[in-house]
Amino acid sequence: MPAIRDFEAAARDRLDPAHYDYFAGGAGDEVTVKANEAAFARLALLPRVLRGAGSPRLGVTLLGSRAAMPVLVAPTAFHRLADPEGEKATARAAAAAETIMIVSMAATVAVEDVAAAAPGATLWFQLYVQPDMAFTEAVVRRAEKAGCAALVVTVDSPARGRRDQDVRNGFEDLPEGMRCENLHDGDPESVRPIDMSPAISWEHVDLLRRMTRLPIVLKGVTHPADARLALDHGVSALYVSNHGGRQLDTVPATVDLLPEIVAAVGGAVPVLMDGGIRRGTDVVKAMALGASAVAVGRPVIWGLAAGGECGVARVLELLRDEVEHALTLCGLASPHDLEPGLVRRC
Ligand SMILES: Cc1cc2nc3c(=O)[nH]c(=O)nc-3n(C[C@H](O)[C@H](O)[C@H](O)COP(=O)(O)O)c2cc1C
Ligand SMILES: CCCCCCC(=O)C(=O)O
Repeated sequence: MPAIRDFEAAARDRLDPAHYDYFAGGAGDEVTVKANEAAFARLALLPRVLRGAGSPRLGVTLLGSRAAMPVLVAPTAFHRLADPEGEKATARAAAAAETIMIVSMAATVAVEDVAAAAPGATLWFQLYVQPDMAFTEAVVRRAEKAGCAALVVTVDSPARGRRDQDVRNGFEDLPEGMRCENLHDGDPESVRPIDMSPAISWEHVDLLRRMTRLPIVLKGVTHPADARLALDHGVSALYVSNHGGRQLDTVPATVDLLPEIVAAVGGAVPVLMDGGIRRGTDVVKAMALGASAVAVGRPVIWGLAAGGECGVARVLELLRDEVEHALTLCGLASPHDLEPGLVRRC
């Protein structure tokens, strides 16, 4: 299959329709879901010529973690709905691509088992802070012990997004035999439901900083004022995301928000982003506008549903090849050479 669109079509054919809708869908009228992709189409690339750049090198280092390409696996829940091996298959494919997988707190395989299935994989752990901080700490300790190299704290979810299609489909819970395996304190008998709480505040970020030595990445920042506050609270990186349009509908496309956040951060910490990346040219546009790297959510799920570990590996390989090709055609030796002058709004 030559493009991520083909994987989406194959995934749609294979998945239970309610599960496809859960993966594909977003909040409200899905204005933001559509905006994320449409915004990339409105950006044009203006290549340079005769630069003698040679073949591009794609590697990046983020918070001490090395990745062979600037495309990470975003945290997404419930991989066993897409493939029986679930997050284990995704982790093996990420390891083969030598990129970073951010394991969701709502994974259907325990983080310890994900790590064991993919020795050598670079894993980061995504956390929804739970109001019970003792429980939150127990989960953080599990992630540390499993070898995760950073903590990605999702802050765009003080409540769960309203997803009409899930309501129409009656999709409320995982099927029998599947559960969120990271939602216990070390005793697998004690799995809890995720508590998305509007009480979570900057104080919790401070508590987390004192709790762990892992670098903290704040995921779901969209307002420049929050980007500045995040720096005051000592986070190690920002991750611009509107949760793939699944939380607050009508938030702008992330690639349109990126320049303001990058300006607010002023180079103090790396800025990651996700939302609507489907092509290598999208990666190049986001990095030209200041992203240190990007992440992909649904494309990985489409690969997993279409072909298990091999499907994810192919999706990541496609993106890698497309980024390399786009950089070559832009006359650049590395993603580090990208700059805003290569992008025009049309
Ligand atoms: C099915 C699905 C499940 C997700 N689960 C999580 C999650 O558990 N934690 C989280 O922080 N973000 C979650 N996200 C959001 C992704 O991390 C990411 O922000 C989003 O998918 C990026 O947009 P894209 O799908 O267009 O690449 C999920 C997204 C999808 C599509
Ligand atoms: C009941 C578990 C909720 C998991 C949330 C996963 C998620 O973030 C998503 O967008 O879906």
